[in-house]
Amino acid sequence: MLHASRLRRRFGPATALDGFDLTVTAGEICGLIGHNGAGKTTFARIACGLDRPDSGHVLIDGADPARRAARRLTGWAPQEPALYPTATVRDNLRLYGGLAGLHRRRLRTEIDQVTTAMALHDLLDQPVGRLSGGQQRRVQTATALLHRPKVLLLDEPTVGADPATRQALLAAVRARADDGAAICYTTHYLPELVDLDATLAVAARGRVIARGPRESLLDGLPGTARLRFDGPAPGHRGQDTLVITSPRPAEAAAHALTELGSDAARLRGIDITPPTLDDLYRHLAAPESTHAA
Ligand SMILES: Nc1ncnc2c1ncn2[C@@H]1O[C@H](COP(=O)(O)OP(=O)(O)OP(=O)(O)O)[C@@H](O)[C@H]1O
Repeated sequence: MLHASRLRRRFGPATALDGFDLTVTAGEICGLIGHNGAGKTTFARIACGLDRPDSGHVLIDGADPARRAARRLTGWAPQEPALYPTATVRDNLRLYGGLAGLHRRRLRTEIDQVTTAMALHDLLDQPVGRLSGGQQRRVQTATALLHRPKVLLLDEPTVGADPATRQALLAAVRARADDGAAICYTTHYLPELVDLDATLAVAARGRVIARGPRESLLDGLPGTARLRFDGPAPGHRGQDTLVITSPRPAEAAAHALTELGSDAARLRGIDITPPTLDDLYRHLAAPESTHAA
């Protein structure tokens, strides 16, 4: 559905894309992750026809993204909202829907459905400029979903969202994938990708350096168990917390407790933290690491 091959893009001396390959299939949510400046936004702009690569190509359902037919198949929610601040949420949605080819009853129906799914009903008559940053991003995501595109590119859509609206947004995105959309979802927050049941593509220095199911990329990475004690942690004079790093932190914590004897009675709390995206980036940056891309 979305296929990018050997994309290169330079801006003066800066190389934004340097052989960027990515394929996202219908029904898949691909979590596109990577440090700032890795090339994620440049890729998204090219994939939705707003910029051209110096070389390489993107196909949207087999078509060049710059062509009008492909543009109607694509929905993009950029990081910086591109909305009319003095117009209401409803008028912004009408405008984007009209540009995407929706009119009259179909436009009204889609606006109604997307505002329900994204918990935007109460904001419909408010000028966009008076909304919070998180609310504006939600409106921008709604504009991308409105015409039910086959390819969705969402750039950190949940930044600034409170927990309830974050869940509504993630559910709406998941529902679009279940309807067959190919979704490229940029975030710096791994739990969202777990909630979305996304696959992963890790970008670095303008290319995708690792690609595959979450489990296969995260398997074997260390998580952390923090055991907090009443008084000093066993073996630690000044600190009350024992930190254990292990690929199976819960099992490692259970094992440590059996070894502690009477000190175990002073245990006051345990926090288990699974591997984070930073752990994954560190692992991929390690010289000995091997991974499918
Ligand atoms: N219009 C531009 N002019 C000059 N340099 C640019 C332009 N757009 C992108 N770049 C450069 O290209 C590189 C990739 O930028 P890009 O915005 O694609 O990264 P990103 O992965 O989306 O980062 P972030 O996570 O911060 O959004 C960066 O070094 C950036 O400075």
